[in-house]
Amino acid sequence: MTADKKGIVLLNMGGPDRLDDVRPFLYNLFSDRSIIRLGPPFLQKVIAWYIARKRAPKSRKLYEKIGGKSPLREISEAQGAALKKSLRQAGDFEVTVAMRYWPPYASHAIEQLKACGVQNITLLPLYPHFSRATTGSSIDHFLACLEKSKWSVPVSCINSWPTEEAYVEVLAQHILQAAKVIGKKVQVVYSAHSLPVSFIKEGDPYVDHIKATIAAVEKITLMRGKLCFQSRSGPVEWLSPSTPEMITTLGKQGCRSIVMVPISFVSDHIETLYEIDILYRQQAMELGMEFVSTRGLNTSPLFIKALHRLALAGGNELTPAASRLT
Ligand SMILES: C=CC1=C(C)c2cc3[nH]c(cc4nc(cc5[nH]c(cc1n2)c(C)c5CCC(=O)O)C(CCC(=O)O)=C4C)c(C)c3C=C
Ligand SMILES: [Fe+2]
Ligand SMILES: [Fe+2]
Repeated sequence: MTADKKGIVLLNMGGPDRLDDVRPFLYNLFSDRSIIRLGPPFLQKVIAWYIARKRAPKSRKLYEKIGGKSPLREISEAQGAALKKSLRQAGDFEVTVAMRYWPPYASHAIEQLKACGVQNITLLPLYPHFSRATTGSSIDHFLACLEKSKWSVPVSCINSWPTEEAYVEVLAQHILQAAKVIGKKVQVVYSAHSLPVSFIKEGDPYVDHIKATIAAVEKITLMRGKLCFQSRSGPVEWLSPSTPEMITTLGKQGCRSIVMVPISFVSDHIETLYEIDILYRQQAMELGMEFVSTRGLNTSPLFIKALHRLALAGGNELTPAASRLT
């Protein structure tokens, strides 16, 4: 009898690998009703096509500023490789990545895991905080691809992990290191990705999960931070205050130095590399504030330890209503 071979799938959003991918990537994103509802279902793809065409030139310019592509694939695959290495002593694991809106897609991960004979699969979202827009959508997409493949294999999912010990510890370490760089009184600002308020009203636990992470981090740092929300992108009511509003308010209150923590992202990508490191830094500096941002967790050993612990703990068995689980 051979021991079980387990498959771990890291779920993430994906991003363009080159500038010409920007428009089709946006089309895939706007076609997904879990992230944005554009009119009645039968019009979603048509409206998505128009919005992608309209937004692509602006998005292209932003991707140009961060090197002409998203680093998300590279970083997620490096996280997968580091996790696989760290799991070597713990059992027989295969680790792969499945992106929601750009390759490598779930169908690729499924083929790979089937070919190496895994007997069960655990989905591990690279989103600590559950939202139907991110984890929910990725789970639904994975299950749909699995059904299409006709492979019958047990699948479980770690739906959220906002207070995972090593994750909280690495965030706290990064904040304390950044505060040390400034060396005097600093204001910690947690910048989370925004969501339409309607998501929260419909029961999305995203904000509660973010607050749970912050509370756990603050038990270590002993520094009280402020929470705000970045990257609004449509004419609906979004979570507030926005990150630019928060920076303006802090400036008016005489705050002189900010440590900005990208709290809902574990990897560097356009929203940390452009919005935080270029746009918000410039805004804070124009208001006379010192500005330090914490690094993406990427492949830092303590973050890989968090993924390792999550992979070993396993998840809940998935049902078709998976995206409503938290
Ligand atoms: C349509 C509205 C959007 C919602 C809601 C949303 C939520 C959300 N997104 C992330 C993380 C990522 N978003 C990324 C790209 C991206 N997201 C949107 C729109 C929504 N996101 C757009 C239009 C784009 C494309 C970039 C742009 O044109 O601005 C990415 C990938 C970034 C990359 O480097 O390629 C990530 C990751 C979270 C965590 C979240 C809500 C919880
Ligand atoms: Fe997004
Ligand atoms: Fe965004």
